[in-house]
Amino acid sequence: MGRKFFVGGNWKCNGTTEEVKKIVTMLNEAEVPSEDVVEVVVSPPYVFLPTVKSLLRPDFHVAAQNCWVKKGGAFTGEVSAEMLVNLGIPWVILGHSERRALLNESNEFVGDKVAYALSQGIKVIACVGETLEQREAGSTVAVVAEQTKAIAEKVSDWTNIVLAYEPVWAIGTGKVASPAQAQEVHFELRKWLKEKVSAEVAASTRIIYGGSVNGANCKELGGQPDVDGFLVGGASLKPEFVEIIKAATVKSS
Ligand SMILES: O=C[C@H](O)COP(=O)(O)O
Repeated sequence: MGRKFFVGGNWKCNGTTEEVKKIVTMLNEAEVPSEDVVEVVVSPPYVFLPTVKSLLRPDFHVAAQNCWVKKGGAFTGEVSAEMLVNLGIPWVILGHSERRALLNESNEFVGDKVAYALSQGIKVIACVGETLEQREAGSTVAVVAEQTKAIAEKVSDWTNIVLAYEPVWAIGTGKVASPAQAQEVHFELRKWLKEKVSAEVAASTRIIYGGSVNGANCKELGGQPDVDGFLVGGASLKPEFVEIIKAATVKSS
C-alpha cells in the first residue's frame, strides 16, 4: 500500500515572471530523490501556471491554488476546473485556511469544490486545520474531523486526494507544530478515515503537514509514521525547498 512521500510548494500570492523563472531554474538544477521516492508539486499563482508548466522539469508537477466550485460561466474573477484541464494542470489546492478565513469558504463549499475538481480529473490537495483558539479549546480533532467529513460526504474515491493538515497557528508564523503534535493529528485523521470511510482509504491516503516547514525541521517531522510529506509555503520560494524534498529519504533510511 506504500504511500509515496509528497512535497508540495504553495507559492501563494507571490512572485514576478522573473522571480518565478528563477525558482524554476533552481528546481530544475536540483539533485533530488527520484520520482519513485517523492512526488513534487509546485503551485504558482494562476497567471504563472503556463510559464511554470512549460519550463519545469518533467518529474515535478504543477498545481493551481484554487478553482471554481462548478462548471465555468458567468463567474467573474474565477478560474474553472475545465480551464485547468485545458492547460494540462494535474493538481489543485483546495480549502486552504487563507481562503477559508479570508474568503469565507465553508466546509460544505470546500467539499463541493473537491468533488467537482475530482470529477474533472484533477487531483486535489485538500487542506484542513484548526485555529489557535480551537486548539486551546481542545477541539483540534473535532475541527479537522468536521472539515474532512464535509469532503468525505461529497466524494466516493479518495485515490486522487492528498489531505494536508495545516494548523492555522503554524502557517507563516515560524511556529511549527512539534513532530509529536503533528503526528497526533495525522494519526487521528487516519483513524477517522478508517472508521468513517474505509481501512483501505486510511492506509493509502497521504496525509501531509503544512505550517512553517523548513530545511531544519523537515526531517524530524517527515520521520513521523503518519506524516507522508509536506505542503510548504514560505520555504518553497527558497533554495531550502530542495532540502525539504530530500527529507523524503527519511522514510527509507
Ligand atoms: O500551504 C502552505 C501553508 O500555508 C504553510 O505556509 P508556511 O510554510 O509559509 O507556514
